[in-house]
Amino acid sequence: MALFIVNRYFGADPSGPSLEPQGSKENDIIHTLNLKAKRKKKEHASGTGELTNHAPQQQDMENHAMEGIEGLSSSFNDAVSLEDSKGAVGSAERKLQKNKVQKKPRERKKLKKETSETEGFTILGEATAAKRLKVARVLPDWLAHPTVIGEDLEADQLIVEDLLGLHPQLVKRLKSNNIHTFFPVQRVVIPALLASFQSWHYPPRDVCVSAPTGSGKTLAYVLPLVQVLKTRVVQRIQALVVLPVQDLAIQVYKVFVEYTKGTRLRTVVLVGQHLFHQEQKSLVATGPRGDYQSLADIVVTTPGRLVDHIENTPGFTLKHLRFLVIDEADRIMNETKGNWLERLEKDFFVSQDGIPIERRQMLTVASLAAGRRHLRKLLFSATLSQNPEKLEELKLFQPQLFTVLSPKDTMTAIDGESTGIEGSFVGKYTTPKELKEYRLRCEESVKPLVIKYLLLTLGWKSVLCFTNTRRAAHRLCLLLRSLAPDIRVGEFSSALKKEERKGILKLFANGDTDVLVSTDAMARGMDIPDIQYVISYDVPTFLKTYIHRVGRTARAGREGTAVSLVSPSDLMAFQIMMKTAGKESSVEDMYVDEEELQSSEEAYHEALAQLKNALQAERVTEKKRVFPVKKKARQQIGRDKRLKVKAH
Ligand SMILES: Nc1ncnc2c1ncn2[C@@H]1O[C@H](COP(=O)(O)OP(=O)(O)OP(=O)(O)O)[C@@H](O)[C@H]1O
Repeated sequence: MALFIVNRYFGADPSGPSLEPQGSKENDIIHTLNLKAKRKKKEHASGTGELTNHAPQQQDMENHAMEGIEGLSSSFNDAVSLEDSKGAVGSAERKLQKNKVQKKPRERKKLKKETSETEGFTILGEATAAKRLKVARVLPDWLAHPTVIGEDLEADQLIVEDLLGLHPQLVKRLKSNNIHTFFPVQRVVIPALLASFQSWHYPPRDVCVSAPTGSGKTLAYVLPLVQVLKTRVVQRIQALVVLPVQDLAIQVYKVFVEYTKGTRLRTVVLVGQHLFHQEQKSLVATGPRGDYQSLADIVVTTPGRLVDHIENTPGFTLKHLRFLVIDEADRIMNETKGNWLERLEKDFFVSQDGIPIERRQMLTVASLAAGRRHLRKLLFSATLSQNPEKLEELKLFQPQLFTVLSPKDTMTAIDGESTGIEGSFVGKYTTPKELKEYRLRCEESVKPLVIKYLLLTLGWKSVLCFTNTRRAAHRLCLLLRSLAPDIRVGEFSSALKKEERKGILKLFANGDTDVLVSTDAMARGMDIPDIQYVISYDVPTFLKTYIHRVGRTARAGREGTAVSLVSPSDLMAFQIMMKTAGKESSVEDMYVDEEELQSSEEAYHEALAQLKNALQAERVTEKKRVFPVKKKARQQIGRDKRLKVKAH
């Protein structure tokens, strides 16, 4: 302990003896300097000094010297300045002083390191110059030992009839939707889920699936769920599918509707598409004796809307839930709306009489006893988090991972041993192999002209163009309409109303829009099969966003092209992003004809002037709309307050 204290003291005060083993020599020097300083002061006072021009500065320095030696560094600094200015210090001293003063911080670090090393231990919290060793990444066993899914959508095709255990009715429906073979993720995950549904005596493991964008993850959970629930007797909510945004939830709802055709299963979507009370009516019916009857087997929803219904819909209960699907799981993990998962589990872990029951934390003999509940979680994403702490928040039960591997690194298990699996858990950054990626370097100011060039000169159609903000999307949309009136430009962002967004998506999907300028509201999960080009007008802030953006094209085995417009200020960030994703060599440079851009310069200036007028006109209309909007908001708040009457 004493040693520790002594070391800390010396570390903080560089004048300590441990830092300067030849302390007596230094003291001599300090003493000499003090004497010299005194002498000079005297000389100065008697008017014999040579440095009359520097008198104030010198006086100041001398005063420092006279105050005594507070610490080596400060007095040495002062002394050197003083002596340098006079040229009166002996060369040996000066050399020593220089050694002491120059590169002071670095030297101090070095000294500390030496001290620590000689003492044989490192003082906690003390900076050292030692190069830190990179700690090898180790993963928990289940992340390190995944079931591997193939990357190539066309290799080893499995025709739908050949998938063991799949109900003929579902096979028929697949075929009627023009699906004749299964993609790798479906080939692996569907049979695994179907098999696990058979084992009633053992609580089945939770499942995490990480596969590239457009690889068919939705059907990988829709088909097994429909198959296992279609024989149900009583109608209750048994499957809940949670997605981050409304449009995505509606898309998945449509897939469920398609594959539950011909069964007694009913799917309900809760996303605020309809008024709240309409959604309530579609969920629960009230019997003649006031009892509640569920009208849904499968519910597709977003976290916020789910919490609203748990709290405000009489008779809405999740206590019969068997499956919780979390699609775009990494995004949902960041979703804190109303602490949705906690709220859901509170509703799930209750007895028939509404009394909270203990939830299973670990598998024990007692936990297998009848009466305990098990909520099976199925997680899907193209960029699933590898962060075990994040995953831990979802309280997974003996999870099993299915993932595509990229042949770059070797995985290491938590015990530090190689798993024998060559490749890394790419949860993160895989893109479809049919995707071509380009980087187009240009100034920020010419980006609209570049877009015009790509659309008119190169004739690109079915283009999705991403901006980082709603404002930028709106402005770019208006600008392109003025700049190139022949191009059909659409705008998509959360600033638009639901109905408007629906119409815009429909036009785009039907090929009636050439370029859809969008925020990242479209980046995740949205499935519009014919998108051929994705342009990142603004470089995205996060790599995950980049992966999801470019994944809107090259889906389901189709070809696709993604271009990022990179301005000089974004170049570094973009390079780092590509490096992290291991895409440095696969992203090629694309060039535009500069003369062609220059020829549009005049039209560009005109378009900018028109944009200014259009925005001004919008501002005026906005102001006019302010009062009604406020009134509407007040009415809505009043309605919401009335809704907050929970009946059960
Ligand atoms: N076996 C198949 N054969 C042909 N097309 C398929 C098959 N499975 C799915 N698809 C189609 O592939 C497209 C992409 O599927 P899906 O939306 O499920 O991908 P995803 O993996 O969820 O992508 P994302 O990560 O971007 O959400 C859809 O249009 C779907 O109909």
